[in-house]
Amino acid sequence: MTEAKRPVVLILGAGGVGLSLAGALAGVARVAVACRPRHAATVRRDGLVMEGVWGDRIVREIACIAGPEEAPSAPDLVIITAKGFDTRAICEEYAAVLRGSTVASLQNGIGNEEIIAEYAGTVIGGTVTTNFSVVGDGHVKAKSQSSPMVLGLWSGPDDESLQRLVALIRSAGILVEAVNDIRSAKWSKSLLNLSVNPICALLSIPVGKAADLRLRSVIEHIVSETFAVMEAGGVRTAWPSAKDYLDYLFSVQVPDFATAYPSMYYDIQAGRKTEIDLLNGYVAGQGERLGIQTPYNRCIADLIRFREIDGK
Ligand SMILES: NC(=O)C1=CN([C@@H]2O[C@H](COP(=O)(O)OP(=O)(O)OC[C@H]3O[C@@H](n4cnc5c(N)ncnc54)[C@H](OP(=O)(O)O)[C@@H]3O)[C@@H](O)[C@H]2O)C=CC1
Ligand SMILES: CC(C)(CO)C(=O)C(=O)O
Repeated sequence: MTEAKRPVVLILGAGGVGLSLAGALAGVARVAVACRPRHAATVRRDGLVMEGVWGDRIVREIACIAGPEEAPSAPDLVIITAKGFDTRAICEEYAAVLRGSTVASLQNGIGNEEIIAEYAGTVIGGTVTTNFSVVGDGHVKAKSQSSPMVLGLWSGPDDESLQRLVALIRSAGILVEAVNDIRSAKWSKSLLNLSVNPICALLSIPVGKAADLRLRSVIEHIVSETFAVMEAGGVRTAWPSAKDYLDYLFSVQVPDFATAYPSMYYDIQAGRKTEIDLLNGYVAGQGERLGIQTPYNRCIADLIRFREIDGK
């Protein structure tokens, strides 16, 4: 494909996921990525260093932008890869670019797409079940992957945009599938994050340690409460019961990410805010609304909130 015919993709939020995606898409699209200065300076000077299951290479064809005034005026696609607590702020900042555009979210947790839909024309929800970390400025690693990226139309008139995005991601060599029920897929992915992210962040352990028998009962309660909330809210996932999901978690997902640390671990280590309000905090809030007891999710959310503010 000639340079001029390549789609223009704008990625908002350049950490582990955003930079990895930018590097992967740079071979098939013209990619601009909203970067913090530390990454932008290094990527402009040395290129982006990628390592791991999405390939080992140095990518130079990425335009790092510092704000909306430097953004492409009519991108074919916008992909949001900022943390969920930054979704509204980044949508406000780039509101003029998002208006009328197709905007995808590859973020974890529940609630991002609802916010993005207030700003964008068409919204595509997504999940990515790959472990990414920032090794250093302009340097990312994709350590392991458990299942393909999942994308589905969340809202809006442009239903062809989903097929275009899936084709683009696939052409970059990333495993991806389209689903009809993206709301269900977001909850399916959240089950993994609810189960391992806060426990690994609180105890400073990799995902594999979550299989320890002393932690299993806590995870079992988190998942059982979440299934009760999902059932009351009419949400179905690929797993008919909490037990079915727990079997999958401990036989497939935990082994796949055994030596990886989840994104919330890095947030706590860096003294940053976390996405707990979109995960266990969200389940506890829904439980309260629906009259369902969720003491384990509430307790885990409170412990993480303590570490976010007072834990350092
Ligand atoms: N890491 C992983 O393995 C996985 C993560 N996810 C999900 O993907 C999303 C992104 O995660 P991850 O990449 O780890 O997060 P990171 O924190 O590594 O990256 C997000 C980046 O966005 C930047 N950012 C926030 N607001 C702005 C803004 N207004 N302008 C420019 N940059 C901005 C942040 O900068 P700053 O920190 O300075 O604010 C940060 O560098 C999350 O929802 C996460 O849960 C999903 C699957 C796997
Ligand atoms: C899949 C997993 C656990 C990979 O790290 C993730 O989504 C995260 O870290 O937030």
